[in-house]
Amino acid sequence: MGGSAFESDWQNVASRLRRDLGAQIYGQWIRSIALGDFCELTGTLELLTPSDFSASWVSDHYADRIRLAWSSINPSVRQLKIRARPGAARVEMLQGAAAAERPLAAPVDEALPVRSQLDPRMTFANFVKGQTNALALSAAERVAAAERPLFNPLYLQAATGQGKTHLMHAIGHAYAEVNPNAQILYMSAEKFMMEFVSAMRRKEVMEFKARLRAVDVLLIDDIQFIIGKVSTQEEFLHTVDAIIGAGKRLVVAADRAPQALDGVDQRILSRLSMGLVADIQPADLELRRSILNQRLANMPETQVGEDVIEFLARTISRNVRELEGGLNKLIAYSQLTGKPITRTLAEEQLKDILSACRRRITIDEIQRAVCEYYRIDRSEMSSKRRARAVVRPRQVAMYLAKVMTPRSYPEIGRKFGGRDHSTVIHAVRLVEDLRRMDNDMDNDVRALLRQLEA
Ligand SMILES: Nc1ncnc2c1ncn2[C@@H]1O[C@H](COP(=O)(O)OP(=O)(O)OP(=O)(O)O)[C@@H](O)[C@H]1O
Repeated sequence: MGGSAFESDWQNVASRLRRDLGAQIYGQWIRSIALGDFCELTGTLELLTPSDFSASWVSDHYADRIRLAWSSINPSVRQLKIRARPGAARVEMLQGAAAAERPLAAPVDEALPVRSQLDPRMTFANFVKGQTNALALSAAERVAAAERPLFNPLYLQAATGQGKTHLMHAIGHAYAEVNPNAQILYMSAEKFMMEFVSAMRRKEVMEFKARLRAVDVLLIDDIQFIIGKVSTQEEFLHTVDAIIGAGKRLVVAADRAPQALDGVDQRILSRLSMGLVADIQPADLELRRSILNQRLANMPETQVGEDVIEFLARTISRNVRELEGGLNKLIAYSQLTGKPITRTLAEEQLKDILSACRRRITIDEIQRAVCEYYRIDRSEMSSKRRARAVVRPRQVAMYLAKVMTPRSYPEIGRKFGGRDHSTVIHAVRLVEDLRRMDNDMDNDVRALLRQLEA
């Protein structure tokens, strides 16, 4: 069935999104979406965006909200497939609100540089400082400051979803505030390549170079993308030299250190390492908590209890994007259904993300925690001693190993001094029974589970 049957529902979904996301985000990312096909069998509706970039941006940032809006307006839509329109211009510049109506394949020299590409939410004011990102934040603030930083370029390094892009956009906003006429260009390395290739095809390489060299601050994201792309690297090297040579500011971000960019020209690596390399470590528990609190402080009408915040901060630990996505999903769900945001709701609605995040706990960690808890020596986990003071903790540890790790009975037995699998089965059953009959035992096991899951 063609997507046209859904046009009027889409109008309703879109107006709800406009209300929830605000006119600017709506204008920038949602308005240009067209409906594609609908598959009745799977309940999958295609949403077509003007470019690959907007497809991935919308998927990362707004897919949950769009899906929830659809499910309340037309429940036959159970899944979305967000992709670029067939034949979409692969050379489209990042579109800002002002640029949204521009032809997709705008010639490079015509394309808008600057501000409109910056996400208005990604400012320094919205970036929460923590131990794991303090150096990167202060380096970014230096780059944005009026006086010339002592280093150039700034190389931001972090795993996915830890705030590299946020800091780059924040630099752009802050620099523009101090220098209202400045030209600031943010682009991914992939976009750099696509535009370069398209400029070559159109024989407009000079214009491409001129546009890049005219900027005051160049922000290039996901630099690892140029690995192995020889001609793009050559052009990138010239750009880096021109920007740095002219005393303009360059910031690049990558998911790994410069030395780990195998397949990138040594000349580029030496330029990139010449400034400051600042890494962002995965957000720790305190930072995760602060980020959630900061987000909620901006939404005074949304009620989320401390226990839910603590639960999200502790369990969604892999990266900030997932953490925010989890919170947004709960808020959107609660707005659409009128249900309050409770821990039970969080457990139900975030099942997938929670199970992906659950830390892999090892038998060694379990043994260590149990020995500390019962104050016995670690060697007792493997010893043959039959005193009750060591037998019971050993059985508790075997039980925890069974419920907290994917290990089989024989594997667990081997970790406990080469015991037979039947000994482990016996221990697991015994602890299960004891938990039901003996409160103290149940409390001990609960305390250990809590401690190990933290
Ligand atoms: N310290 C922080 N304070 C507030 N928000 C943060 C912080 N760190 C990350 N975020 C938010 O987390 C989300 C993901 O961050 P961002 O897009 O900057 O990650 P990234 O490191 O660039 O990831 P990728 O490598 O996948 O592009 C964004 O919405 C960003 O605003």
